[in-house]
Amino acid sequence: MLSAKDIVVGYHRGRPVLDHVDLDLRPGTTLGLAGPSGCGKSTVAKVLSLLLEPWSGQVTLDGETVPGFRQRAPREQRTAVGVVFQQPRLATDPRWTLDDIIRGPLHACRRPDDGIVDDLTHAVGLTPDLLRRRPHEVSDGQLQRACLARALVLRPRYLICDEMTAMVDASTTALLVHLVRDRVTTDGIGVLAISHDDTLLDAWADSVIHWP
Ligand SMILES: Nc1ncnc2c1ncn2[C@@H]1O[C@H](COP(=O)(O)OP(=O)(O)OP(=O)(O)O)[C@@H](O)[C@H]1O
Repeated sequence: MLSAKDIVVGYHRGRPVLDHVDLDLRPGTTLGLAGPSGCGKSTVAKVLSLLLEPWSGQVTLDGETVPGFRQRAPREQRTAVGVVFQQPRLATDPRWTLDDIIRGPLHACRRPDDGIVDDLTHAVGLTPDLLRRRPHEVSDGQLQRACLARALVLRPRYLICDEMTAMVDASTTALLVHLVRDRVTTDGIGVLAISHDDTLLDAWADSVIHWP
């Protein structure tokens, strides 16, 4: 289980965005998180993906307390949590091809490609022609497909989807959500699906919590 326990964190001293927040993400389930703009959904996403260090409280990953965040998190813990953000153009290097983007985590961790890149590019519907292009040569939806493949390439045990489908059309939304749901049922990953779209979350998640 990926858990946030009694988390307090914000961006300005004395003004916490999350004030004693608890959240549990169980393997093999999809938890939806809904709430108005600014209530702290992306902030909890950053804490759970080990990118933002809380002022107080703990994150535990399968029973182990996370001892540090960002580069201070142990690699084994960092790679156990994948994340997909809302805006793929802010989350990718414009100089890299889509193929480089998807393989990036494998290179960073010096892990071999055992066929997972082919599996994922097929699953997200990216053709060899698209894989050779750079971000400015593809649509937001095509780039977000690459970002989801990148998030899954290290076979994380948990996946945080922070407004993953906010910038893509209905058919890409259906494809991305279907793929993530498939990983929940076949691989047993735990997913946090953050969205302001209640209809989407009702269809996607096993349960939904509403903030505040
Ligand atoms: N890097 C930052 N620096 C300063 N303040 C920030 C930063 N990121 C977020 N905030 C503030 O923290 C609060 C919570 O933001 P957060 O992005 O977590 O909300 P959200 O629920 O995800 O909103 P949205 O649905 O609009 O994405 C907001 O008031 C926001 O302005």
